[in-house]
Amino acid sequence: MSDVLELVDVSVVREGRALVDEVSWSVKEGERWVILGPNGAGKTTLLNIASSYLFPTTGTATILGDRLGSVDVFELRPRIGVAGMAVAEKLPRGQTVLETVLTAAYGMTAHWRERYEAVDEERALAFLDRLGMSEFLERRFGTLSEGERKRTMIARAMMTDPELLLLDEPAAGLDLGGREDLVRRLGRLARDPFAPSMVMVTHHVEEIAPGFSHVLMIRQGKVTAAGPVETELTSRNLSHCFGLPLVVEQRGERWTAQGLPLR
Ligand SMILES: Nc1ncnc2c1ncn2[C@@H]1O[C@H](COP(=O)(O)OP(=O)(O)OP(=O)(O)O)[C@@H](O)[C@H]1O
Repeated sequence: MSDVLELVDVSVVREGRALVDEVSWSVKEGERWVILGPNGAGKTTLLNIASSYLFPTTGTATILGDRLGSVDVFELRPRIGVAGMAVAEKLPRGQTVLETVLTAAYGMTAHWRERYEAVDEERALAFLDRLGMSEFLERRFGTLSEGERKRTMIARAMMTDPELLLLDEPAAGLDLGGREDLVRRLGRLARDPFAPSMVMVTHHVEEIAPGFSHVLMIRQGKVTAAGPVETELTSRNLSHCFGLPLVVEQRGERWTAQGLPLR
């Protein structure tokens, strides 16, 4: 298995502070990673490096075999699917759901062609169907609910047939039903052997879909644990990462975590 992502001693320093502090981490082909950590820990910063939008201050980042700094990022970016708020904010609110997904095939955010290739439209329709968005094809992106927007963004991220899929808090802001629906869909994607390698940022172990294989925990820019979910997603590691006593439990293929009551 080759490395999809390899960070060696990566730091990102802003205003004299290390937002990411000497992180070494590798993602191998086919792995599905969850990044967990408290607010401000550096999760999105890591994802921004993985998507080639942010370069390390020190250390080396190699994405899909190409080292950041010695590769044309415009050739690299179509190979990486990104779904998150930063991308969603760039998309025109007046564009339809179908157009929002289709424009990704051309590496754009806005509609400009009169006609798209039939093959692209078929792909967009198939991804939207898989994400449960078939009934919303002509709806304006800006009128979607949070959950509908998240599902559209994942369909969009899949359009370029990426080798690496990055999801930044895909379940944030969803109600219980919306979260569970998304977790089921992510679980199906995570288990699909033809799906890309995946990295998902989340705040909650409840959002880890079955099929996610690895977890990285980060606190104040430093990795506190990284490895297979079965061995690393422990009460001890989670407590250390979030800075308070937590009990993590596995029920079937899902996870829950609770703080211990105050005495
Ligand atoms: N350009 C910047 N200049 C200075 N500090 C920054 C900059 N960008 C981010 N930060 C800080 O870096 C830290 C890490 O931010 P990051 O967004 O990676 O955290 P996160 O783990 O994704 O947090 P959250 O869970 O709240 O989304 C935060 O304290 C943030 O305020």
